[in-house]
Amino acid sequence: MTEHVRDSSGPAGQAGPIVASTPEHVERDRGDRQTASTATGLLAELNRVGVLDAADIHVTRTIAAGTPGGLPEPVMFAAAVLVRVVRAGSVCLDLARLDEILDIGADPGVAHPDSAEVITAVRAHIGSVAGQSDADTARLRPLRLVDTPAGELLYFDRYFRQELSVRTVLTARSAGRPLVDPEVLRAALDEQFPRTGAVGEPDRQRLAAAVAATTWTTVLAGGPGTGKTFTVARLVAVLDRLGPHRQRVALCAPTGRAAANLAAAVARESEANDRPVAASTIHRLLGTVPGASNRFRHNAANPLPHDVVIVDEASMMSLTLMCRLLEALRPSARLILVGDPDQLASVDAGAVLSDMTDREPDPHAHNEILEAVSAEDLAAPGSAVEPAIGPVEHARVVGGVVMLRRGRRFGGVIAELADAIRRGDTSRVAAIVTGGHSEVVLCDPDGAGPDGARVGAEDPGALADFDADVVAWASAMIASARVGDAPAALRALNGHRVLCAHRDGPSGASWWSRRIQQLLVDSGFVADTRVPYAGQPLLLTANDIRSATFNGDTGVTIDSGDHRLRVAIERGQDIRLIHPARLPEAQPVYAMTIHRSQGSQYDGVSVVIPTLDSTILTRELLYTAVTRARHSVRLIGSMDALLAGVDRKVLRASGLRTPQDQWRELGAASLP
Ligand SMILES: Nc1ncnc2c1ncn2[C@@H]1O[C@H](COP(=O)(O)OP(=O)(O)OP(=O)(O)O)[C@@H](O)[C@H]1O
Repeated sequence: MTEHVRDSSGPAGQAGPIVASTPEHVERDRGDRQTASTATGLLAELNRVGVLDAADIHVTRTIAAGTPGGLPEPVMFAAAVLVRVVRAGSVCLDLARLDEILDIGADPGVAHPDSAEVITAVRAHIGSVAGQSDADTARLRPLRLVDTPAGELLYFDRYFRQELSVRTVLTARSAGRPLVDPEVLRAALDEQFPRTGAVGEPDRQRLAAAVAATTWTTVLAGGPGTGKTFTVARLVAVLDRLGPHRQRVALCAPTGRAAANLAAAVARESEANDRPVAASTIHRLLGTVPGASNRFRHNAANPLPHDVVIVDEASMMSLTLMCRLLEALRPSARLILVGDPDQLASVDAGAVLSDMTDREPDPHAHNEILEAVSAEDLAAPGSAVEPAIGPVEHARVVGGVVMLRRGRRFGGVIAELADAIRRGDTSRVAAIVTGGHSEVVLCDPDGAGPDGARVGAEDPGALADFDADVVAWASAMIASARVGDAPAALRALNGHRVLCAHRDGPSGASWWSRRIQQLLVDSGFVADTRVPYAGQPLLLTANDIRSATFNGDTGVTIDSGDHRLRVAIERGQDIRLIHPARLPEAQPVYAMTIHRSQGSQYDGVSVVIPTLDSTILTRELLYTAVTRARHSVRLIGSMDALLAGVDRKVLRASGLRTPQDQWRELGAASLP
């Protein structure tokens, strides 16, 4: 199944196919798709043509079995497709796109209800159970139908309620503003963000701090190295100046590793401040309840005590987690969401950060204090690196969203490539990769096959540069590790990374890891890569509170004297040396998935582009991979596959982009 649909909802209405991308961890290759042996009728047909997995059918049947009277066939069909799109990250099913999502129009054997028939059947079903008590609503009415100007959206009750809750809290928070003294704010901004840029350039970092001071909910968006952490450290100092007391600030992130990195980065950027910096996972901040993964100690009845909650890597937050966090905030607590909305989103349903950055701003909204203290930035004529703030961006800023675009860590061709991928500009991408730049190369050992075939072992010579880079990477790590030089070994570790879309399969990280290990053995650097050795790169796959190491951390084994091996792991400015026995979940990492690499950067990356039929080959995947590189990018695969990926946007349907007054539930007796 290819799952292309036209993208009419993207930013600025960019056209281009979008794909119901399947998260890497649940991706199954077409040939491996399980057959639902007990399925019959339409669902069995949809399983046969690869639209539905056995698990989708199983979940649908469980829902139907739990609904008194069962579900009529068209509703059952819609529920099954809804299960499938939710598994791929959507919050709801956009019924206007049903045909495109199914993409089985060419298969005469599969006749399915169209969206009008589904809408009628779902409405009739909802009508048949309307008037029941709310306590029974979810069981009796597992589906919810919502009308928007762009068409009907079908939800499971659970995500409907969560989205409604997120929408309600965000709307209430945007109805008021913190009380601040404009003169005190202006002085604090001048102190923390002195004007150092070229005259006439807007300072979007200062603007972000002004937004955070004058708005309850702020989104600080930007790619890697655009100065988000720099801004966060200084905006906390600005908020502290606003009084009457020092702010109680919570720093958090969706994963332990992201939280630890945030704490280290903020500590580095706030050297002048005497504030102790600690960060935790969002789950920990909310207070986990044993045995309940989505219920927390802090909630609407027992809100968090903080004045400011700052979430980094917020693009990885699912709808469920965002809902729980928003419910647990006091209305008078500032929320600052920091992240890169163009990156791969959470593997669970929802991409709230990109919904918040992409939704249409209200052109009539005003924030008098913000507009007064930031008048110079809002009116600045701009330059090539910091363009002027136009009316749409102005409205977005007033709505609480600031986008940092100026790369402060890397620039040049890689930044241009990342930007072209983000915009879906295939001709620019093609021009850059064929432009003879040393920073960006495309390596296609198979020759550009029409099916975008992945590199294979057919032409080993074509990978000669790649092989040389990998051997140089490993040998530098080994040389430093053998003499116990942890800083140099870690520098070497982060010098290069092989990134793959898939974990398994012919273009997966496992296949490439085996290839690289063989290369190291063949070139005589390592006798046996299965035995721990000084210079072995490691990936941690579990959190360990005692050693303060996290799932996704990478390290390198070093000889700490007398042939005693220790694992060196970098955390901010510190290097930790840990006995390997304390890291039982560590595994050698010669290649890793792009999902895993989020939040890290390397000097050079080699990105293995998957084949055209991979449902995870998307713009977001390629953008995430390319932005991991500081100095060089090697793309391994065909031009066809690269451009097809750039042209596909992940389909993540959600109702959050639709304004409150245009989102209306259909067929319900009352909203819960
Ligand atoms: N206005 C500025 N003036 C000077 N240096 C800056 C400024 N903003 C950021 N930097 C520097 O640029 C580098 C990247 O900034 P920072 O780490 O804040 O980016 P980031 O967006 O948080 O990146 P990532 O998402 O990769 O963590 C840092 O070294 C930071 O000190």
